Amino acid sequence: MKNPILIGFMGAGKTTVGTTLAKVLGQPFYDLDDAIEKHLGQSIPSYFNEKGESAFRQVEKELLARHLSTDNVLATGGGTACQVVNQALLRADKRPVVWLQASDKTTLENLSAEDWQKRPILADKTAEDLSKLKASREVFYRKTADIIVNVDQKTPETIAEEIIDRLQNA
Ligand SMILES: Nc1ncnc2c1ncn2[C@@H]1O[C@H](COP(=O)(O)OP(=O)(O)O)[C@@H](O)[C@H]1O
Ligand SMILES: O=C(O)C1=C[C@@H](OP(=O)(O)O)[C@@H](O)[C@H](O)C1
Ligand SMILES: [Mg+2]
Repeated sequence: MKNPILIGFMGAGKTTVGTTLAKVLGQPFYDLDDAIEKHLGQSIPSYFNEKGESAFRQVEKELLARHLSTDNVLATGGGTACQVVNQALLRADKRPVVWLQASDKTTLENLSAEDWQKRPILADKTAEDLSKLKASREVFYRKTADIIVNVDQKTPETIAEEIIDRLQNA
């Protein structure tokens, strides 16, 4: 089984589940957002504030492209798979792409006030805005994913086991 790439909306648990999954598999874990922050030497909100979203997307694309030939468990950011150029990169990778699909309710429950603040895309957004943005992005996730795993009312451990089961039986 090849190590998967996790995609999906903010708060679905890509970072959390990816960490658990890598531990269970005994494989290295790479979180694209962590790599971006290390590369920039600053937090994502601070970079967004200074340079804006399109500069962030450029760095995101470069680090994704640089990382793709490795074999880690990879967690992307919520917007990564929604950029056409990144979709092509993800589809060309040999790793299976797994969409962690969460309901609006789960997404809102998962995102604490602190989580909300760490995500500049959500600044000044209401729950209704989030729901609309999420719906508009789902078409990209569906197009990019090899498999879809629903995360509602499941622990990270259960989700990790389900991903392994699904990939082993794919
Ligand atoms: N299955 C889960 N059950 C409960 N809380 C979760 C679950 N997955 C993620 N969380 C919580 O939701 C928040 C966002 O998780 P995170 O892994 O950062 O999501 P993403 O990387 O998809 O944006 C974190 O506070 C995390 O602890
Ligand atoms: O959805 C987005 O556009 C973003 C999601 C974030 O990652 P998470 O999905 O891990 O929160 C991070 O990449 C950045 O704040 C932009
Ligand atoms: Mg994350």
